[in-house]
Amino acid sequence: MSSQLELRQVSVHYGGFAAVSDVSLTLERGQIGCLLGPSGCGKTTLLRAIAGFQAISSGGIFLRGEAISTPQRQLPPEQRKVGMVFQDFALFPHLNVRHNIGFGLAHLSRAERRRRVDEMLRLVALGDCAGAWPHELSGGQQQRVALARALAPSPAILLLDEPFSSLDSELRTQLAAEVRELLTRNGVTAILVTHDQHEAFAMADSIALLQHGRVAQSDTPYNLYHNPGNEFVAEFIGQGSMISVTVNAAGELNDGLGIIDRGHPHWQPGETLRLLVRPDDIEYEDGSEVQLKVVSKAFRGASYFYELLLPDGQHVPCLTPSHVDIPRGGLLPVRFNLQHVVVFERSNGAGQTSDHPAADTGAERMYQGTG
Ligand SMILES: Nc1ncnc2c1ncn2[C@@H]1O[C@H](COP(=O)(O)OP(=O)(O)OP(=O)(O)O)[C@@H](O)[C@H]1O
Repeated sequence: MSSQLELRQVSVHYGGFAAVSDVSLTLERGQIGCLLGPSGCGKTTLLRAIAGFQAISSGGIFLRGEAISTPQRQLPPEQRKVGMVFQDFALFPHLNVRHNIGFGLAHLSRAERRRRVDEMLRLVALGDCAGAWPHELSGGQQQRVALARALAPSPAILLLDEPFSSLDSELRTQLAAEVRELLTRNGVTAILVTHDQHEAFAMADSIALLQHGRVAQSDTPYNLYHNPGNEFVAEFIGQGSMISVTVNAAGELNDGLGIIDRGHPHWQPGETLRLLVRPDDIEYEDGSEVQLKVVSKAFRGASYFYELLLPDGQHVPCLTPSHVDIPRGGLLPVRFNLQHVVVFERSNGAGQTSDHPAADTGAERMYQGTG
């Protein structure tokens, strides 16, 4: 059976500039996917190509097996069975909630339209607001109206373009989780575009992280965090730092504070590897002999996020409970808890894990070991 959405080696050019290159992705029915990445990486371009607002220069986009975009033929947006929720919700200010939701249902009879709108109002729990005007609603409520309006015509896929970015950050993650619940309960297939990884984690089953128009890694949120395929992914996801560590004469990785990894067969003494250190890899330990200088700190309510100085001048992150309050320039006693070291060996190409030795790929190899 066909996937609900399939992108086959899609490229999009603006004149001579390749904004999207060779992107392949599939989404099964009921799955929520996410296009994540820094500004300018091509997320919006790809979403517009799926919606039919942007021509593709090579490859193909298929919805339930039907080609909706190829370089030769582009199905118009209104014929694609695609629903869209925009950044600013784009509600019609002169229509009340009921009429906003019913806007795309002109092809139904009055009675059918009324039934469908009632169903959507129940779905997004806005039954009491049917007669309200958009300006009378909170940001979260407006967002739910936009969602109901996009879902009312039963699209084959829902496209969400930074749908929470105009809301404050607390509401954003909460709404992302609520919207996920609503979509999965109703079996809706959706793609979210965002540059906010917390939003992506709260909503998506799978995330394609884009870099310069290419997929850097397409994976579950868990794997993106724990098994990053290359340094770009490792640094973008989570708040890790990459540090350089040299393999010692015994073939071990030792950062000067202790042995991080006992070694791998292809590591050469003297070779410098790149090690990913996550904030939770370094723990506060009262009385520890290892004390690192505090470079900077940020209060996060329940925790402090510290940036610490290693003896060799490199910086590492550390998250502590917020009662551990050491001033900038002071010393924080810590313990390294590198249970799952992620190490990259400088080369070129994509990453691999230690379960799949990359000796013959010439890739930017990644190893995961225990500390
Ligand atoms: N109409 C256009 N003409 C020429 N270049 C464009 C056009 N639209 C986008 N670009 C370029 O294509 C690249 C990808 O843009 P796109 O808007 O898809 O990125 P994005 O990941 O959505 O960024 P953001 O998060 O800032 O919205 C950028 O370098 C951008 O400058």
